[in-house]
Amino acid sequence: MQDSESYCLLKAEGLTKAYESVKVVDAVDLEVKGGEIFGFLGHNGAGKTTTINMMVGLIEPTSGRCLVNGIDVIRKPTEAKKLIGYLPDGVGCYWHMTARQNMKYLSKFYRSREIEGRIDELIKYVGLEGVEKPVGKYSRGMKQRLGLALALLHDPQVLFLDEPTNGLDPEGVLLFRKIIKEQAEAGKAVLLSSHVLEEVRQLCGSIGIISKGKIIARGPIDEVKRSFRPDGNVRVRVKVSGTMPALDTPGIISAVYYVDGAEVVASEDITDRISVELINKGVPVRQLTTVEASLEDVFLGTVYRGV
Ligand SMILES: Nc1ncnc2c1ncn2[C@@H]1O[C@H](COP(=O)(O)OP(=O)(O)OP(=O)(O)O)[C@@H](O)[C@H]1O
Repeated sequence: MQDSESYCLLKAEGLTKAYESVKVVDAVDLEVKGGEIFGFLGHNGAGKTTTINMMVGLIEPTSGRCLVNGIDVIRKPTEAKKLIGYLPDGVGCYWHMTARQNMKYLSKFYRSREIEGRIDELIKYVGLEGVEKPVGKYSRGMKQRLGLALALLHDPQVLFLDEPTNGLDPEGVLLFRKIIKEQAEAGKAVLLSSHVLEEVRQLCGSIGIISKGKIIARGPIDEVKRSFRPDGNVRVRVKVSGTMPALDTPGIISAVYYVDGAEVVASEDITDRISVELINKGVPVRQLTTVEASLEDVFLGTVYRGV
């Protein structure tokens, strides 16, 4: 058997959806391994929910396909759905029933005593213990907690979470983040759609940014940040002991000097050359680093400036 931690449990290949010949999702490729939390980012209307709905088999793609643990979600929907847990943006369930009744009802579809036996444990896990009123009387955050319990009911290998912490109180946010981490640690592949960049930073190893239906940046967060150069230039931060001299290093486009340092904009990574120049000038270097973009820079720069 293959080790789920290194195995690609979720794979989208060329997923495309067109409505009346307008492509709202265009050739999306994604891969999420077991144990990985993948952040799926994009502005409102970028195509996240449509992509997720294709990946979970709720919408048929115009072209392309999605595989969960190698199973095509459209060709083998029943098999695929056993492996998929989905917390949508807006939980659907029976409002006149309690959380337990909703979960019991859903568990019947899996025809498994083991799944039914998980209900109380899951109610406690998502913080709904002791809540016996019908779901119609729930707050938004409580519905969200139930939605997560329903998504986890059959202990799926692949989890799709669309804005999971939306509407939760701070305690609920922390609980959800803990649960998401635990699910990944248990070897599951998690696709997390979120507008909360701090949450993405805390939870995700890799991200994909979608804009106008296309993936415009993808990969491990650090790599995406490192390779992000909105104007094609590199920023270098220098600190020295003593007084910072003016730099003659080739490649410098502009520099702002202060007493013991400088912020340099260069056409390429010139940290080695600056180091040599400062050594030659007899100035001890305290810090010499390229300045990495923040996740906010990357998101705003790619999505809104079309980089
Ligand atoms: N059934 C449909 N018919 C026509 N256009 C649609 C349909 N469903 C979605 N769209 C369009 O597809 C685009 C992507 O929508 P989608 O809901 O996937 O975006 P999103 O990234 O999830 O946005 P948000 O962050 O606001 O939830 C939007 O322009 C939307 O209007």
